[in-house]
Amino acid sequence: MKICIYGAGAIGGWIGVGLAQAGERLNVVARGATLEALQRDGLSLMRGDVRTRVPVNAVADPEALGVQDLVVIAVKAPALAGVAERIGPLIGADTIVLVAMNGVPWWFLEGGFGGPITGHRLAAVDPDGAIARAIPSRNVVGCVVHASCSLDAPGVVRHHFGNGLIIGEPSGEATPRVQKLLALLKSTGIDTTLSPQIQKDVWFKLWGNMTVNPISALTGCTTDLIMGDDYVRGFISAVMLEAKEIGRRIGIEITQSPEDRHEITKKLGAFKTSMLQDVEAGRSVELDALVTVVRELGELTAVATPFTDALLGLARLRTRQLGLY
Ligand SMILES: NC(=O)C1=CN([C@@H]2O[C@H](COP(=O)(O)OP(=O)(O)OC[C@H]3O[C@@H](n4cnc5c(N)ncnc54)[C@H](OP(=O)(O)O)[C@@H]3O)[C@@H](O)[C@H]2O)C=CC1
Ligand SMILES: CC(C)(CO)C(=O)C(=O)O
Repeated sequence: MKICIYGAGAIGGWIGVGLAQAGERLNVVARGATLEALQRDGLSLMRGDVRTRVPVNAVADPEALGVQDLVVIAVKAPALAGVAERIGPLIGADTIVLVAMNGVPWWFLEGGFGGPITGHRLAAVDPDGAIARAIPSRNVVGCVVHASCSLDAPGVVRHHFGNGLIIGEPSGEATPRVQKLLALLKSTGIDTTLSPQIQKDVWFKLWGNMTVNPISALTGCTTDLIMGDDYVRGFISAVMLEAKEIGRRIGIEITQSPEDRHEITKKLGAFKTSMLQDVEAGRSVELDALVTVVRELGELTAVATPFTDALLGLARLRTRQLGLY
């Protein structure tokens, strides 16, 4: 199979090493220090002190690779528009594009999903439709990542905890191609499951991180402190109830209460969310994919979102001030 990782950071690197270990030859599109490191040393995954190193064919220009069978996109959301500008040569009629990213994706309302707003383009994540044009939804397989990884250095990924992927067609169908992809990912040792409606899994993950992530960016606090403050937890619950209602109107029933979900977040302990890590590292934040888009979905489904708006307003002020949004 021709496989390409576009975005060989923490998650792309973790999946990539798994694929290479399963016997696949790996292409990577990278840039700067990551490209140099991959060309020099290959791609490494650290588990404790154990290093697994695999060779990769790393290039700067997708033209050098041509059409792939599978492209894994694993960039932070603000980088996606840049990827869309250059990904064209990798995508043919039968290419699967596995989107391993957090937040609501541009293809969320595709495949007949979304009830009254099915097919709607989400301006918060794809303002002018350029991403959807570059990466047609017929090529997309959705993905939710349940794992925590980081980078020790360019090309050197560290796995912390979690080993799960949920994948699914936007249409929810168990097509032959998604079953083949499921088998491939399972062969890497990653616990991969096939979802009958991947948008529901996307939304459920978002239900947890659309609040704690921006609040951590605003306050600089770890998840234990955020969850430990009664007023902040109450505010988080109010935002979550808005998202729960939006979900209900587009076909996603969440049976949990916010308090049920807080119990899961509390288990993270003193965890720095990915958005807090981004802020501390001076990287652009995934605010639009996690929060702005929920506000947009609220407008589209006629759900008032005063708490989400407050969260978005405060978080964008802070991150704009820092030059990260
Ligand atoms: N890390 C985690 O534990 C988890 C992450 N996620 C989600 O997964 C997604 C990926 O996150 P993560 O792996 O942590 O991010 P990273 O920042 O570690 O990796 C992103 C990689 O993409 C590369 N990249 C960005 N733009 C381009 C481009 N135009 N061309 C080539 N390479 C590019 C970056 O390279 P460069 O350094 O050159 O910018 C970087 O190597 C995010 O949506 C995140 O929220 C989900 C669950 C857990
Ligand atoms: C906080 C956490 C782990 C779950 O809500 C998360 O999704 C993130 O850090 O991006």
